Amino acid sequence: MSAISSWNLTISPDTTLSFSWRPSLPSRPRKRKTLVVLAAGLGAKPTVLVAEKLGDPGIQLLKTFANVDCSYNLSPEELCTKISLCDALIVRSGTKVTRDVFESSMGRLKVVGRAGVGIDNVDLSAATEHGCLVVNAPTANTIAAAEHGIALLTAMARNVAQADASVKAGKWERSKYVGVSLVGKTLAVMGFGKVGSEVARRAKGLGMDVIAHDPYAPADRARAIGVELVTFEEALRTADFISMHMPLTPATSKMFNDEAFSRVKKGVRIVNVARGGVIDEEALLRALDAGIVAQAALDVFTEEPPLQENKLVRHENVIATPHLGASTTEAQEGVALEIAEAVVGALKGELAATAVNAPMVPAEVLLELSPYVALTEKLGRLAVQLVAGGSGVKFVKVAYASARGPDDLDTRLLRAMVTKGLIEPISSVFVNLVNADFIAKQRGLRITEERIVLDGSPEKALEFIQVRIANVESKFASAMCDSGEITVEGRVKDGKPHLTKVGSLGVDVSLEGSIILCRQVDQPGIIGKVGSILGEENVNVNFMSVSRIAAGKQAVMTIGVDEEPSRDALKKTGEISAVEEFVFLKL
Ligand SMILES: NC(=O)c1ccc[n+]([C@@H]2O[C@H](COP(=O)([O-])OP(=O)(O)OC[C@H]3O[C@@H](n4cnc5c(N)ncnc54)[C@H](O)[C@@H]3O)[C@@H](O)[C@H]2O)c1
Ligand SMILES: O=C(O)[C@H](O)COP(=O)(O)O
Repeated sequence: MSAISSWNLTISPDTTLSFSWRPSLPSRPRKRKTLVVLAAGLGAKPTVLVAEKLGDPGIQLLKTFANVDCSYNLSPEELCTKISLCDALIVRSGTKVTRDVFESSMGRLKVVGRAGVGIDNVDLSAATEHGCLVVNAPTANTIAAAEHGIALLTAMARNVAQADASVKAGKWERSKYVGVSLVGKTLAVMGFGKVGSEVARRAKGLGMDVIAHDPYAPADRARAIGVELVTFEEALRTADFISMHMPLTPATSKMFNDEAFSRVKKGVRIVNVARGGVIDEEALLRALDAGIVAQAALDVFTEEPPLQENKLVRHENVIATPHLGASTTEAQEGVALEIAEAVVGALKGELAATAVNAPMVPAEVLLELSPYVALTEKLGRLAVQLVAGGSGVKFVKVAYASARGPDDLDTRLLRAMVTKGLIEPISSVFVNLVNADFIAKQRGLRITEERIVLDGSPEKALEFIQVRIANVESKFASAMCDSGEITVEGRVKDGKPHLTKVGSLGVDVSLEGSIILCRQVDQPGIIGKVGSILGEENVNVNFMSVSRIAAGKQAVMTIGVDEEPSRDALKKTGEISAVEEFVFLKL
């Protein structure tokens, strides 16, 4: 798991531009600014609702950081009522996390943790729209599921469940329960992911010929364990056994339907430890009745638990378990820890490695991009505040100047932060990495990204970043560059974000506190006048730069201030006779 850590924005004594002044005021304690992508309300302990039984190690870990409310078997209404008091929710497959849940949370719910793999019980679109991160625990139950798949495969082939019931009923039916052998038979693994490949490995150990169908799996991974990747058609046509291991998605829903069963080898045997919905259960029943499918072993069902009168469950050639794939002591401890870590991390503002609805940014990339994350958000904030009232922001360009190749720079995080910067100052919407693209789209904001390819060493991720807003007027005319766009540019210096260009003018101001941009007639004494107006109000100037447009004619002064000056102070600044235009921008 990786963290966007807290950092202090300190004043840099960098003086590279035309004139740069760092006031020698006594230093004050600086506020520690934390970039919290998803963090819950700071200060108060967050509340985590655990809605289904979770292993004790996970509960203990959660308790070190949060108030933990373990409330099982909640009705949908009870869940919706409780959720508005919770920052995180942890579920397994038995709880439907619907749009109603996100709406009822009224913005408080920041993370949904799925203690397992399948997230088909969570409305991901609704989560994303509400800026709620969904994390899962994708690895800890893989082996358990694979072992259960093999258990079902062998039990089915040898009629273990039926024979057991028969013996317990006082019978001794040896000829009725003659089974089939696995060795030399072809097993088609549908979905060659974590569980599928472990099933394949184990089936090879049983002497089976294993093929797999997975449109997204790399052939070399399959080859490495002696499995051939085949088409859906070929899998159906050649398999003696078919084992399901794909996720339930719109594309896999009822993938096994009448049509598919019409193309299988007669007498095929089917195992499903993936999701009930990947099989059309009525079609399977028809195929069983017709002898097309000889047997089925099912751990998962479209509706769980299935109705008592479910004909499939009661079919004599079907064995069924109550969604036990992940249910081993070891897997449940592992899953509980995996999900508790992910949820706590997300509540702390870290980016989870197992995020389902947000880009996963590897730790090293995150570490490298952290200063640019702050920079891009601030550039977005500055750019949007430079737009004159009445001109709607629609077209935004973000240009990344780097010596790196395009594939060497993951900009999703930066784009999200620009979006956050652009939208939050002008709305009440909370933007984060999860919902940034969605919210931008919803507001008709078109953010395009460009690369400025630089010569030089690719060691540094980025040289500078530009944010440009087209088709708008600016309340600070000097912020418009020659192309007619509001333009702000920044770079990271000594690990700190700096504003280095406004419009076509080079400036240099550390991006902390807030900023006053001021264009004035270039003459002596202006800096002093502005400085004393701010000083009278006890407003601390943390950085200042002056760039001349033309000597003796015009200059632009960029002043970084720690406190927000009063209206009166801003008015007085504007009234200095040499000042032609000025604007106060909050960071
Ligand atoms: N019964 C249980 O208790 C239990 C336990 C763990 C996992 N599961 C389920 O098992 C399934 C697999 O889990 P996993 O951890 O291996 O997931 P995974 O993401 O590692 O693997 C899924 C694989 O399915 C492939 N896939 C996607 N669409 C496909 C399609 N149309 N046809 C064929 N393959 C396709 C993907 O490319 C991927 O390789 C999931 O449905 C999960 O919910 C069930
Ligand atoms: O997707 C999964 O991880 C499995 O289906 C396990 O589900 P469970 O947590 O409800 O046992």
